[in-house]
Amino acid sequence: MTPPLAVDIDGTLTDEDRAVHPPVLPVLREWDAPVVLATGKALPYPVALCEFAGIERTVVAENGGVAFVHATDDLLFLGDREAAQRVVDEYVETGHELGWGSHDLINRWRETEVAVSREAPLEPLQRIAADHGLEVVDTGFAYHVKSPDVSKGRALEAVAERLGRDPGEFVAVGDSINDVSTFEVAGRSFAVANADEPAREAAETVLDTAYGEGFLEAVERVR
Ligand SMILES: O=C(O)COP(=O)(O)O
Ligand SMILES: [Mg+2]
Repeated sequence: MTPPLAVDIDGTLTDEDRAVHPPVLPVLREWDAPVVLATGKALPYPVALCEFAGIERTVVAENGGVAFVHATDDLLFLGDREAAQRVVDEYVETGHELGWGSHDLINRWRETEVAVSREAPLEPLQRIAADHGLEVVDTGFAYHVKSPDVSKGRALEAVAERLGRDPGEFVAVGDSINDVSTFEVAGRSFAVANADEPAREAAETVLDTAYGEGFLEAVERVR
């Protein structure tokens, strides 16, 4: 039987230049079991990707802070932005910038965490986050200020329950530290070849191929 998928977006369904790897689209569309896109990005991004890929909008966004389940029409909030906002306000007050320019489209639709550019200094952000009981996760694409209780894996458990599935039925594919929690709850886990060290260590299998081609390799292995 075809297993349900929990798939990261950036670095896993994309190419090196961050554009979606076109051959993944028909694979997602024709997959004969639930597909959950699980990303660090704000909710509109995976929702739009589902729309344009022609699949059900079942997604985990903001590293598990928000989730939507198409089949049950459930919108879940598993994190809360206020604490993360206090951290970045203090970061800005002490002279730093989030680094997204004058129109911050990265955080505009973010509801439970705040993202900071990787060009901004990390150490003061980590220090302020720790003072507020939060953490900073470096996905390789951005620094995410979030609650340590929020994760893609925990959100996947909530989504799986609503889909009437066990999280252990899922096959997870990802590329970075924010996918480790997904790997821990899924039954099988694959890190694409471009994955960072924490993802490689947590995954059951490290794939031979990178980026979107790595995702295609993973689905070939479980089909
Ligand atoms: O937004 C990020 O920093 C990473 O996004 P991803 O979880 O889809 O890889
Ligand atoms: Mg990723």
